[in-house]
Amino acid sequence: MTVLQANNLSKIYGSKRGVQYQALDEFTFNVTKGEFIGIMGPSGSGKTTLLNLLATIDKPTSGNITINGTEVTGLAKNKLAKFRRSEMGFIFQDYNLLDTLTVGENILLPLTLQGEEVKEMEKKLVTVAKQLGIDKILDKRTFEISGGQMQRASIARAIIHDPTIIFADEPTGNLDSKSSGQVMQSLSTMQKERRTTTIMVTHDPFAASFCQRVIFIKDGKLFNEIHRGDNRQAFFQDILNVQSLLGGNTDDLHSVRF
Ligand SMILES: Nc1ncnc2c1ncn2[C@@H]1O[C@H](COP(=O)(O)OP(=O)(O)OP(=O)(O)O)[C@@H](O)[C@H]1O
Repeated sequence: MTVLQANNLSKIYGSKRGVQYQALDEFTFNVTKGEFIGIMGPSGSGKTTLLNLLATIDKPTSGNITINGTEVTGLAKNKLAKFRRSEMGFIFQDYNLLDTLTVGENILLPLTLQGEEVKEMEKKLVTVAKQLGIDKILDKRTFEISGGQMQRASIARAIIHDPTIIFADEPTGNLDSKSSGQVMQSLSTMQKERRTTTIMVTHDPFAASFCQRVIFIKDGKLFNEIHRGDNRQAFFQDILNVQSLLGGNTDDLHSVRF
C-alpha cells in the first residue's frame, strides 16, 4: 500500500525578479507502508528541501504530494496543521525536547494536543517507553539524560500517536557512534514492531545502512536508489560505493564503524 506519493516536485527559491535557485527538479517517488527510507546526497543537493516539502513545512513551486489518500499540497493552513499533528511524527537532529517538561511529559505532547484520555495516554507511554528502553527515565528532565536517551525520547514522541509517517532529519547528527547505533537500532525496531513508515535524511552511511532503501539526490534530481538485502554490512558498502560515485562529502567516510 502506497502511503506517500510525490509527483514532479520542483522547488525554486527566490523571487521572480531576484536571483532564483532551483533546489529540486521534477522529483517523483513513492513510499510503501512500513518502509524505512534514507535520503542521502552531497551538501546542497536538496535533501532538506525535499524533506521540508514532504513534511508540508514548505510548499513546492510545482508538483503535488499525497499522503494516506489526502493531497496535502492542496490543503488550507488550518487543515494542514491538523493533518500534520495526527498523521506525522518528527525527529530532529537537536531533539527539540522542552526542558521545562519531564521526559514522559515530552513524549506525551502529541496525545495531550489531541485531547486523549489520561488513562489511555499512560498506557501508550509505558508501551512505547519500554519498546525504546527509556521507561526508567520518564520522570527525569532533559538535562539529566544523555544525547542518545534524548533522541530515543524524541522517537517515542514522534511515534506515540501512531502517525502515518515519520520524518527524521539527521537523527544521529549530534551523537557518538555508540549512541548512534542504539538510536538507529531503536528506529529499526519501531519500524518492524509497529510497521512505522519512516523517511530519514542523513549524511551518515552507518545510519543509512539501517534503512531498507536509500535514495541519492544530486543537484535536485534522483541520482540513484539502492535496496538493502539481508546483510547490513554489505548495504553499508553499497552506500559508500554510491557516495564515491556521487563525489562531495568525503567527511562522511569518517563514520565507518563496524
Ligand atoms: N531558503 C532558501 N533560499 C534560497 N536558497 C536556498 C534556500 N534553502 C536552500 N537553498 C539552496 O537550495 C539548495 C538545496 O539546499 P538543501 O538545504 O535542500 O540541501 P541539503 O542537501 O539539505 O544540504 P545539506 O546537506 O548541506 O544540509 C542549496 O544550494 C541551498 O543553498
